[in-house]
Amino acid sequence: MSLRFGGITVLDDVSFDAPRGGILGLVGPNGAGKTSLFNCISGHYQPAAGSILVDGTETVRTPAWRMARLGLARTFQHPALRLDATVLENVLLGAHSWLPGGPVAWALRLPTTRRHEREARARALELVERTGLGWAAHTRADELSHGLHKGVELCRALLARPKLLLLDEPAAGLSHAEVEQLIGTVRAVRQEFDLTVVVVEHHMGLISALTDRVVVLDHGAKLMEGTAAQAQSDPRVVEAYLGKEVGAGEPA
Ligand SMILES: Nc1ncnc2c1ncn2[C@@H]1O[C@H](COP(=O)(O)OP(=O)(O)OP(=O)(O)O)[C@@H](O)[C@H]1O
Repeated sequence: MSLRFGGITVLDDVSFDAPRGGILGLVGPNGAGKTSLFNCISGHYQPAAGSILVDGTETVRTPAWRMARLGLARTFQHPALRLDATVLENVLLGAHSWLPGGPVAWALRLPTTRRHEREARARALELVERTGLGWAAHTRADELSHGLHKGVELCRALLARPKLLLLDEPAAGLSHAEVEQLIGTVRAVRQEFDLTVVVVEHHMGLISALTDRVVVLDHGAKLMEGTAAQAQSDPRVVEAYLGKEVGAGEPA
């Protein structure tokens, strides 16, 4: 799959497979094209060429809202929450891909609509409880830390009942303890909801702890694929990182 903006090639014939039920890491220096790749999978960007299959279905040119109905959910590098809404209200936004009815049914608050809303609310509360956010369910998002925003976003993505979950830098800005908790949560929900997970992350501790395999991107091309340990000792990967400014993008 390739992606171009104007004359610039952002992704150059990148190809990989995320095995069902596995956790795949997507790593690479800043600007390598990781988020752009996520945007292609989630329907936010249109690749210039190539194919993306989700559960056997070709999804290139499928808009983002339809991707949600096909079982894809994602989190973003910078959580996009309604800051004036509570944690629970933010998480409930994730139910829109599967709540039946439309604006008219919701406005009329028909009995079936109310039943589905109650079900969504119960599931949302369950998710915030099991990710350690139960105490903040009715707190406004703007009263919470960045780390907690990330947790809210994860709950929102899980409420969409995904089969494929894309996590874009879930550990960015988290404390050590929060990263440890995140690792435990992702492992548990992957198992419980039978998810396939693809995670973009610079935090190599998280990548090593969670992933079965990693794909390394550099300058929009696939540099290598293997285990996290193989990636960290691969001279091409070391060189790709060392060629950049030393910082968060450097492998640990
Ligand atoms: N909408 C866009 N228009 C033009 N160029 C874009 C667009 N989106 C991404 N790019 C370019 O694509 C390249 C890859 O960016 P991308 O954000 O995908 O990298 P990344 O690997 O996710 O980096 P980081 O680790 O810093 O988040 C960059 O050069 C970026 O400027």
